[in-house]
Amino acid sequence: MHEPLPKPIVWTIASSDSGGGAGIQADLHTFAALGCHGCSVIAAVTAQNSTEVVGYETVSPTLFVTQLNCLLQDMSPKVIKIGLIPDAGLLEQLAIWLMQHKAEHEFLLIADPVLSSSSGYNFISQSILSIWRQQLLPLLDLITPNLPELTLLSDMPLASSNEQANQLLQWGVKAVLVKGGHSAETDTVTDNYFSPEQHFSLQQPRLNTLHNHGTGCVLSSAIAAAYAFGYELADSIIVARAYLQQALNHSYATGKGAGCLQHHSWPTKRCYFPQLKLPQDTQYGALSFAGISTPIGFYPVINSVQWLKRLLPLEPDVIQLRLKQGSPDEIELQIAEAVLLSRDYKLRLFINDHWQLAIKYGAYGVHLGQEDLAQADLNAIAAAGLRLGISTHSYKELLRAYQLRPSYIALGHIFATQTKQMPSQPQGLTRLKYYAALCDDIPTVAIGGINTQRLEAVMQCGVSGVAVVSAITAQAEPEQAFLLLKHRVEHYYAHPA
Ligand SMILES: Cc1ncc(COP(=O)(O)OP(=O)(O)O)c(N)n1
Ligand SMILES: Cc1ncsc1CCOP(=O)(O)O
Repeated sequence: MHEPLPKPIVWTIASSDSGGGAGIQADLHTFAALGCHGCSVIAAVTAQNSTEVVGYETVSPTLFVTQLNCLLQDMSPKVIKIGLIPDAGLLEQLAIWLMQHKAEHEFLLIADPVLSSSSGYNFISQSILSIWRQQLLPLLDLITPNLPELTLLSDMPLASSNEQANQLLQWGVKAVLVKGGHSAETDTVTDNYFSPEQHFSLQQPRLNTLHNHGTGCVLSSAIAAAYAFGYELADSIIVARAYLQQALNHSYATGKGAGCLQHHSWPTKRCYFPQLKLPQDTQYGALSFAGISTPIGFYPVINSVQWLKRLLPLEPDVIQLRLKQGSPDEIELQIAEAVLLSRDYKLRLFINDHWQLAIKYGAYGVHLGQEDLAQADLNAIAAAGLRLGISTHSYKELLRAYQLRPSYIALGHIFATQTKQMPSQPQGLTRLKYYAALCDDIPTVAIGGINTQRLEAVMQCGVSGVAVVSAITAQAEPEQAFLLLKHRVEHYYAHPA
């Protein structure tokens, strides 16, 4: 018998909802559905059903801190989510406890500042607001207020939500996700993320359902769960938004009022994922890149025309020329020669980075990384009829690339690679499968650390191409390695497992 994989531990510090749709109950459902082990520290027990909150009582300060200490001794969290704490004394005690333990235990701290219930019950007082502002905000990695909560917390009733979010950042929180559910938008909901480093928006169709009790709890808990699996914060928010949309899409009645969300599992369907809005992408209208005639399949990436000449007799179908050295003149000469050769051999040749030269010499396509994407003229590439491939390393980059509708999307790096210093972590096969599922109408290519042993598992994740560098060029017998890999890839796509 093998040991089951350990589940990441996530805590919720919040209050019980007797109706089961929000609070601690919603948090634990969300953690479990996303594969985490959830622990709970209860601040208060509320008596509520689907139409109203009838009352609540808080736990004693001693029991509150005993829950925290007892868990910390044995079940240290990757992430803590804070929800409704309807008592200034407990809130202050929590701030002091977090200050004592956060640095040593290195957990991420997310708060959903529940200040009133969706049925209209008020949990705030001036002292609660002051503790949020002065003691909790400086400790938080992320806060997820809705628009009324943002206005109350920022104490800037006449300011725009951007200004209000900036106020919270100035008070010390590291990032703010402003939920747009209460805005006047009728067809869509837009959440806005603010941190000193980045700003982006996530937009989704508004699902007009009465059964939306607990949406804030579920969103913040889903962010916590995704982060506990090692996703960066922006990606965790994207996954959480998709989880929420999926849960809202299947929400159900529980009583006479607002019903509950249907917890499911890790979201993989594209329809649940948001549109990513980035300030820098407003320059592009609808782009249209040429498609790829037949699936990419086996995709060698080489770093010279010498390698191209060596591999051409083996009848490659697609190759990428990735030139990282040489003067501008040498690079231009190599690209010009490579394009000529590719025509003779009916090879689909992609040029990495040098998009102007690819256009000038009429290559089959261009491959661009995230930084190159910012510099390149995508309209010019599309107008010249060249195919475009884009590198991605996360959900956020994938959403952005997907919206540009390129000819293919590269997903990497899947395993550790010696070929290139990567700023991000290897994505692994689970993520590859999730990413590939989102691109059901754009071809995908996996890259990074792929070799003959790993090939089959990679293709089983649903990609339509496999790119390799060292599995050919670092082998003692590169031609043999090329032929073996090509044969295996062609065989797999002809007879998928
Ligand atoms: C198929 C494929 N995928 C990813 C890359 C990496 O491209 P990029 O991000 O531009 O990084 P460099 O190759 O420039 O180091 C690729 N070349 N091909
Ligand atoms: C260029 C590049 N981009 C992401 S991983 C990678 C290198 C892949 O090389 P290898 O196949 O040798 O791991």
